[in-house]
Amino acid sequence: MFLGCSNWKNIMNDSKDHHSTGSYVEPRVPSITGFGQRKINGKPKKVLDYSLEKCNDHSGIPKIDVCLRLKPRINSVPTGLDTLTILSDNIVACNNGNARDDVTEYTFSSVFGPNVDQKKFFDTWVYDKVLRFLNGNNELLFAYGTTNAGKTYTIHGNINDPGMIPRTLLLVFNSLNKKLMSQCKYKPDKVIAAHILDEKLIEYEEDIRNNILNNWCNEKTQDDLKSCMSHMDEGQTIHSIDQLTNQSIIKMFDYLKNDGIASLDHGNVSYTVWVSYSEIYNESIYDLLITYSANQKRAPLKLSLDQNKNVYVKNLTHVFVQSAEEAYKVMSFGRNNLRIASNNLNKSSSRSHCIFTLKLMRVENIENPKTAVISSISFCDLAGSERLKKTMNIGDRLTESKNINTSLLVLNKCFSVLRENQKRGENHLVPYRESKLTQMFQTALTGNNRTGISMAVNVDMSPSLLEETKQVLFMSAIVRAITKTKSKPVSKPRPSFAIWAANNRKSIKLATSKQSPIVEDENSLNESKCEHKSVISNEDFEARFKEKEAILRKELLQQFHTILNNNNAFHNKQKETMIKNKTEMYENKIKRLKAYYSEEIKERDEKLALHSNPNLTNTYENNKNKSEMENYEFRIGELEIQKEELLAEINELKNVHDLKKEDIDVKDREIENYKAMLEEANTEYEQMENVINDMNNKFDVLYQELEDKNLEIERLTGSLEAKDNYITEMELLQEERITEVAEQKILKYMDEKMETIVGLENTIIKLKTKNKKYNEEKSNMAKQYQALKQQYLQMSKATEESSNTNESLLLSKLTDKDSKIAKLQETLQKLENELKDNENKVKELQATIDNLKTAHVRPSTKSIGVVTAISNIQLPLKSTDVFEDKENMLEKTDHRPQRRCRNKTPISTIKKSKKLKIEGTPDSCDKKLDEAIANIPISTRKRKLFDNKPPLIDSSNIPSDNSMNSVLSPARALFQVTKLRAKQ
Ligand SMILES: Nc1ncnc2c1ncn2[C@@H]1O[C@H](COP(=O)(O)OP(=O)(O)OP(=O)(O)O)[C@@H](O)[C@H]1O
Repeated sequence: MFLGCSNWKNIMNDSKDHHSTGSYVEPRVPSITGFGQRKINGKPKKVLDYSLEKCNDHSGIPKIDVCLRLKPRINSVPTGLDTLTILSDNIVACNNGNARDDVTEYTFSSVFGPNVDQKKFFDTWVYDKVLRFLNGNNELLFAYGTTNAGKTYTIHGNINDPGMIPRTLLLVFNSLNKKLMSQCKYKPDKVIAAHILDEKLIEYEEDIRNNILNNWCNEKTQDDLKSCMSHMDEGQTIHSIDQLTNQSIIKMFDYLKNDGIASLDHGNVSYTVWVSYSEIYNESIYDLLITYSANQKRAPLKLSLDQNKNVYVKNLTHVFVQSAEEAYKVMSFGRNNLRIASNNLNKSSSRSHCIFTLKLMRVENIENPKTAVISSISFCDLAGSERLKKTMNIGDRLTESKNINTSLLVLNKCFSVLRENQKRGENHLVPYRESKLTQMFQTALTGNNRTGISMAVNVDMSPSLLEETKQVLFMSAIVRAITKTKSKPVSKPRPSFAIWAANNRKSIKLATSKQSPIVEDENSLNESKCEHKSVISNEDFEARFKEKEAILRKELLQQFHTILNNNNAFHNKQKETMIKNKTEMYENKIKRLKAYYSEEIKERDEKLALHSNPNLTNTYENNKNKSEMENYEFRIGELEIQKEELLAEINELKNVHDLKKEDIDVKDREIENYKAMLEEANTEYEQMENVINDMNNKFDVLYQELEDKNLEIERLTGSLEAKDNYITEMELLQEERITEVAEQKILKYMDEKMETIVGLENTIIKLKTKNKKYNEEKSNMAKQYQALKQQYLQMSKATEESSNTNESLLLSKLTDKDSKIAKLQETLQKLENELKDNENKVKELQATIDNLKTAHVRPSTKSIGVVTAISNIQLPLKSTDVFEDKENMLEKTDHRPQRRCRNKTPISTIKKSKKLKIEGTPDSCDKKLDEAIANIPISTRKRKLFDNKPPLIDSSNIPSDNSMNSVLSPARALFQVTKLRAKQ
């Protein structure tokens, strides 16, 4: 892979001279102007650019690091039949099979024999590359070879004999040690970009990490593993991770722990490490760190370009790891999702190219980070090239085989063209885009982003695989021959965090997409800046995105159309002109030659005729003719030569013509291809249009439904309002009815009360009459008493005068008189008491009447509130039940929704006013009564009744003595007034 902003140094430079291999708006520009391996005008471009690479052969020119690793014979075959012989530590001889001395020698940067173990291989070939990665450079390591040659073994190894990846992980984490950040605050993105994560994103990343670390060992597949293991030969590479346990991983790293540690000059820096794992299966890229259920289709990922035209995999999951164990577990999690199958040659053969990448982000000055460096190391386990008749694949396996072979073929082609370009100083188009594999590694292969490329070529020495082995070696030789040109060191400031933060900070979108929290391209990055200002809903964003996509597609199509038409027209015109010109030219040339030679031949014939004529035999003449003849013969010889030369030239021209014709044919084919592409694009466009139309139709239907629903809501709102009005009317009506009933009951009550009052008044009159009588009786008695007293005095005087005369008679008379006086006094006392009682009764009755008058003088019988208020005055009312009924009624209706009482005093207020307690003096009672009346809601119509009420009769003007029979009594007056008002 070609990742990391460590290469900021030549990003700027490279982006300038990097020919436009295309954005998605002009996706195939190079192909349009140059199909196949067409030569591109201009200076030959540098091919691989990696200045730090050491020169690894004696020529002094750095080359791609290609090593050969030989797989040991598992089923021992006699040594004499080995296809390869190691000649030195970097040269092997391949036995071509037909004769013992027919061998081809191949040179590699190093050759590892069958006895070289994983540790030695790592220390010799991988260690330096990991160091370079730790120092901020990018590394890409391929494992290449035929199927079953040991590629997976070299990259992964097994738990007892770990390969490149576990050893690299250990070396990396051992070396970074305490400089690792505990939190994933900084995340690399695309190729050179980075994010500063906010709290939510950190949490999100932690979730992904924890999910993987909790599920890296899938128990469910243990059975599959057992069945897989039972099919495996002893010593086969373990592809499935299911036999791994936490324990075994710890044991493995424990076993490796002393293997190596790099001393780095850290300074004030901190590191975060991120891993990703993807595979290219059947020409589609898949994220291995996302699991899908058995019946779920995996979503392929797309390749995209960053602002510097570096290729990266869009939306690929990167997981933050803090230890070698964690990284290994994440990788193991991914390996569960790998496509592995068994074929005739390998029981667990990789069916895809898989790429495991470790990204290191070095942040300087962590307290106030301004700059950072991103480097990456990628391990690409290529699927093995396969001979179909040997693997005996059918069905899906056959398709996989074809795809694997095609992509490897394209890889070979790319290396070949690169080599040819270097060798001849030419600039033929490298067909990176013909397969996903080469397209993915295009940046590294073109030398952009300064990625160190290394290839471990794995070979199985079985004689049965001789042909495949020869091909692999041939290809390796080409790769190895590719040299890397030196690039000028550029000193440019590193991109600062401030800029990155501004460009890359992104608000979280967890609700919509769990898998892609990172900004995908520059446009969306810019859009993400706006997100802080205005929140765009997902739907809006999608709609806008689709709209833009449609517009872009349209533009693209039009551009394609125009370019194709122009190209077509241009080529046709060029072809016609060329053919015409060439034909004319050759025809003229042939004509001229014909004329010239016929002339020459004619002359020669004439001269020959003269020479052979005997009549003209004269010595001088003969001699002259002879010399002329010789001249002619010489001339003829010359002409013959010229003729041959001309014929050769004609032939050459014909060849050129043929070549041009071929060229034109190629162009024709190219045009045909573009036409096919255009048709494809058109079909795609039509399909998109159909999809859009479908979406539009669906939208229309939904819109219509929405309209209908709105209408329905409006209708329902209308009917709800009508019902509301109806309820209000009903409430008013009910109130009116209640009032009427109350009025009637009050009138009845008033009648009854009037009767009671009249009765009381009659009683008072009677009592007063009785009192009068008593008074009269009292005065009579007083008179009698006075008379008796007088008699008594006279009698006592007489007794003194006539002492002893009739003394006893007189004494008895006196005693009689005394008892009569005592009786009279007693009667008098009784009468006085009775009189007092009567007077008290009269007073009480008068007070009751006064109270009744005060209460009944109020014309408020129209209102329930007043009625209730009256009911609360301490009156001996037998009609209280009426009010109680009313209260109950009100309480029953109180459950009505509050909104129906809008603009009115709520019923509860009425209830409160109903419970108003009127106590105290008549005046204070009056006041309270007035307040109660004022608070009572009454309809306008009813209020008018109060407003137009007749003036109150002043009760002080009503006579209160016995003359009330002749004048209108206050109770009667009150009764009449009340009736009058009720009528009004
Ligand atoms: N150097 C080695 N030492 C011991 N065993 C090896 C070595 N190389 C390969 N093997 C064994 O050979 C078998 C096939 O190897 P491996 O699966 O790595 O092949 P491959 O090239 O990855 O195949 P494919 O392309 O089909 O996936 C495995 O069982 C592995 O253990």
